[in-house]
Amino acid sequence: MSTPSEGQVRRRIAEAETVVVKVGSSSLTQAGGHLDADRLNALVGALAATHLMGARVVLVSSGAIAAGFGPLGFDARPTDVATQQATAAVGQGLLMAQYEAAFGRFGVRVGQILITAEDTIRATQYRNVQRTLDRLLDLGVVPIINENDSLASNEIRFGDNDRLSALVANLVRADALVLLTDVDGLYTAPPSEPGSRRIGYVPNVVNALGEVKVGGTGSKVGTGGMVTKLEAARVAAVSGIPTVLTRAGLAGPALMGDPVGTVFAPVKQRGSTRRLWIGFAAEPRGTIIVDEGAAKAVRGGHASLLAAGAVEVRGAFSAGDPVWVDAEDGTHLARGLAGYDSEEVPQMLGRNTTQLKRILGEEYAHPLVHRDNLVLV
Ligand SMILES: Nc1ncnc2c1ncn2[C@@H]1O[C@H](COP(=O)(O)OP(=O)(O)O)[C@@H](O)[C@H]1O
Ligand SMILES: N[C@@H](CCC(=O)OP(=O)(O)O)C(=O)O
Repeated sequence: MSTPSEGQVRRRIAEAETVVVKVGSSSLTQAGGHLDADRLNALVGALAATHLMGARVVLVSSGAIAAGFGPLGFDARPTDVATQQATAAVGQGLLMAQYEAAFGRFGVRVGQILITAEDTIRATQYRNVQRTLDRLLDLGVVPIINENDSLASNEIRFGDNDRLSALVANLVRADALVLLTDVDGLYTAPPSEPGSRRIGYVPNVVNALGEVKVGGTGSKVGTGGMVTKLEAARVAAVSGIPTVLTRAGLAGPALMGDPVGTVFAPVKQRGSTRRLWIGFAAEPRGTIIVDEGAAKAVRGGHASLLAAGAVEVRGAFSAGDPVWVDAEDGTHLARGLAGYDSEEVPQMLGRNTTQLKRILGEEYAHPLVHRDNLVLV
């Protein structure tokens, strides 16, 4: 697939029949972290206009915790998981009430769907989510999705909604993904750093990941920062979906294809890599066998599988395919999505990141399976 021009990518976004829009907590809140009704209403105005022009709009909205902590009497967003989960339980209803009222002014119905990362693993759950979303869209409803914060287990929660939104875009076969945040685009470095400048067009997000300096959240309420947004843009790109990233106040122009924010071109034909979501449900295509140290790290639940701990690779798979991660005695430890094609792996086995960079180049310095794509069995 030849690289499209920025104008072509923006046109595709403007002409999208199905669009997934993700809005972060930082764009829905006031400085103190509480939900900001004016900002929410302004966003809904832009989305309702797109919907009323005939597009199928799915909204992935954060903000449950932001909406909940004030009414619960907390001064700031809670930091421990149990209180966050309880706060989200209170806030999610309040958040939806605001959306219902705001969309209601335009005569648009909304429906709530709460998803856990586990729902992305089980085939039946996956199909249920997909069927429900399709039906809601057929009925002219705007689905509003959030992670099911109150139930998600700590080990495998998305935590931020960026990656979830890319998976949803994949699931509803979206034509465009719109990531709305509190900064007007991707910068060459965190915008607080002097000299950093906005990048208007990223033709290949996979390459851009190495070139841009990204940092974490710039607000008290956001979670993922630019790292997870780039990850989402990557997942969308390899699913054939273009992404535009900008500030929530520019949602309207971004949806119209105006030159705002940062656009990311798709790097594959549409629909060719749906496995980023369904891969978890599909049968693994191969196996990566790991040594004792790596097995321990993987079992711990938070580590990526690095080439340094891998001893053997079996089967034929492409990057993005589901694979087993097995211990040397044959026990299944985890399922994950491979970061590399099976043919690329043998040269990487047993090598640490420095060696990989030096011997094979920067592009081989990534995990064999990133922890976000690894699920313990
Ligand atoms: N290279 C970069 N370009 C733009 N923003 C960046 C970059 N690196 C870090 N950031 C930070 O990421 C923040 C957005 O992420 P986050 O606060 O998690 O937002 P959200 O709540 O919308 O998910 C920005 O406010 C900015 O401070
Ligand atoms: N699901 C959580 C979202 C967590 C969060 O802050 O996400 P984000 O603002 O997208 O970085 C909520 O609704 O509060």
